[in-house]
Amino acid sequence: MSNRTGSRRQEAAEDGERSLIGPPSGRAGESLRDQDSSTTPCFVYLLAFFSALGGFLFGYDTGVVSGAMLLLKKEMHLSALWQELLVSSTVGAAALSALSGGFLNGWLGRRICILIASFIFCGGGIVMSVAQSKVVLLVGRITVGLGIGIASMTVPVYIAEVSPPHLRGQLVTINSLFITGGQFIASVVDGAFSYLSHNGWRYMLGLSILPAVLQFFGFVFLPESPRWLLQKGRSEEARRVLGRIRGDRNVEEEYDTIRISIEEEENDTGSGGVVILRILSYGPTRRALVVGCGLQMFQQLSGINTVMYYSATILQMAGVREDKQAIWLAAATSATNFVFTLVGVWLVERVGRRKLTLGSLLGTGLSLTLLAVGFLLSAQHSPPVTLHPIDFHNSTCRLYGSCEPCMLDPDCGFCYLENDAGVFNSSCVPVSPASPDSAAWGRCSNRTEESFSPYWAYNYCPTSYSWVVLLGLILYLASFAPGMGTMPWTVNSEIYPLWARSTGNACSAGVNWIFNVLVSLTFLHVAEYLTYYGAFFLYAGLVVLGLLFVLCCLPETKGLQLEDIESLFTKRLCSCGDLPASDDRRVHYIRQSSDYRPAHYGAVDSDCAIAYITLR
Ligand SMILES: O[C@H]1[C@H](O)[C@@H](O)[C@H](O)[C@@H](O)[C@H]1O
Repeated sequence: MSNRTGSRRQEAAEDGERSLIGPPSGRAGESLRDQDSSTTPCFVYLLAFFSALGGFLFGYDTGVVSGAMLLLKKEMHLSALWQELLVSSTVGAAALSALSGGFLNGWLGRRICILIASFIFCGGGIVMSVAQSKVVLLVGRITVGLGIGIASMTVPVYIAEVSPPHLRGQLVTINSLFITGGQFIASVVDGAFSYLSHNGWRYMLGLSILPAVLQFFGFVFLPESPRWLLQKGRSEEARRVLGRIRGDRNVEEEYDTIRISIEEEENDTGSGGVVILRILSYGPTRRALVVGCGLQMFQQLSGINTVMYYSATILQMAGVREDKQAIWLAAATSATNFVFTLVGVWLVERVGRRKLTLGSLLGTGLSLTLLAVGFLLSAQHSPPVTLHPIDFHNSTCRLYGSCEPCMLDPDCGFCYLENDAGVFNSSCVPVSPASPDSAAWGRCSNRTEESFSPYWAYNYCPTSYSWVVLLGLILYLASFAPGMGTMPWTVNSEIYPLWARSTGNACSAGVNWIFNVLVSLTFLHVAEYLTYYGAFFLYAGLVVLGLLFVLCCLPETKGLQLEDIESLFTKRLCSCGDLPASDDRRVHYIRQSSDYRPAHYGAVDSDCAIAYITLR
């Protein structure tokens, strides 16, 4: 970095400090935080709302398919393979488009990418709602997957870049709130249209067009991120946008900080070459990438999507036998996820990212252990098979002596009667090749709603320990949603310097989607080999690894300006947790070559130097 640039950055920081301390005759006792909050223009909230519609569509399109599938498989006679394809193709397409979204983001800008994503969401929604064949439906599902991938990596970046530092965490976390909100609304829509057995799925899948159109027209009028504009040399436009989103307050200081930081970045890391290689060959960005991808990986390895997906079965274990009732109770599960995400929005600027993530992982690990114990108790007290009908096809089902091994075999289900004393007249029989909703033959092959007709349990066993599992499920969502559900997206939007932000977010979002597919595709196989309690103990173990990772590697980014966050990654990877949390403080860094020198404070810790002004 040249001396000139250094002194300019120093001047900007000094100005910043003066403005942070406030005029001597200023309103005594009023902190900068309060001043900031009172002058935050509504426009920033409007930007956050319209961008977070991308999160809503992400949640809606991933969530709605489970209810739509119940109707679709009957109407289109879908085989298990086709059902799997229609669910997983979206997530697979999201992984691919998130990875390539980094390039689009850097090239076309955040705004155009959000416009492209909402256009794709509209297109996908239309294709799905008019589809006459399963192939067209698959094309629609892949299309919305492409939209989800781009939205999932662009929206948090855009919100982070337009937000003032004191609100950034909260506003980016609103995107996660919209994701879980989308999943919740999807489950309500699923419930409402499940009564419409003919074509109900068209409404379920097609309703996503409405928020997509709203977002598209909103973004036609909304501005580009000022940081991206400055990076592209469109400085006048950038200054204008910054003025607009800061409510025409004096934005010179912020403008200078961003501009100087871009100049420094270009001097330090050059501006040519493949961005991912530059990220990997430059220490601070390489470490940030490891932290960002690690967080996203552990989010998915915590098993959120299996727990959500499996919630209907957990509820069936708990005694909910009716399909319709199970659909509504699954809506209650996503409502729980949504409500606790709101807790995350409330906590993120109060306790900070690091503590929130650590607390969340701890709770997630404990509740996964409780879930596993619930499944273990259910397995140990699994009802015996008491009837052994003649099996002319010699299936493996006739070999099992109790429900547990029977339900772990994907080809078999448990057929039983139940009264107050418990399960009786039970058998293990092959599942129908047409649908897992009934047996291939025998008492459970043509079930009626009559009270004496037997129950058919596929994938679960009736148990009196279901309350332990249910409690585990609720505690799991309450702990996961505020921290692990939200922070991986929030932290990734802030830890990369501008030149690496699009690519860094593309990689970490790609990792999220890849692990999403991996965990959901392997769950039933893992359960088959390790049993359900084994699978949940495994997830709990992975959460412990995640906890160690976060404890060692995740620094606190709360309250810092985006341009200052890179400095937290100058030290070796697993020392970032040593940094003091910046509760109620503002930090300024003066970069000196690749070190960071705190403004006005003579001594420099050559690595993660930090200086702050106490505001309270
Ligand atoms: O942050 C979100 C959220 O927690 C969702 O509930 C989950 O389905 C997604 O996979 C995750 O990325």
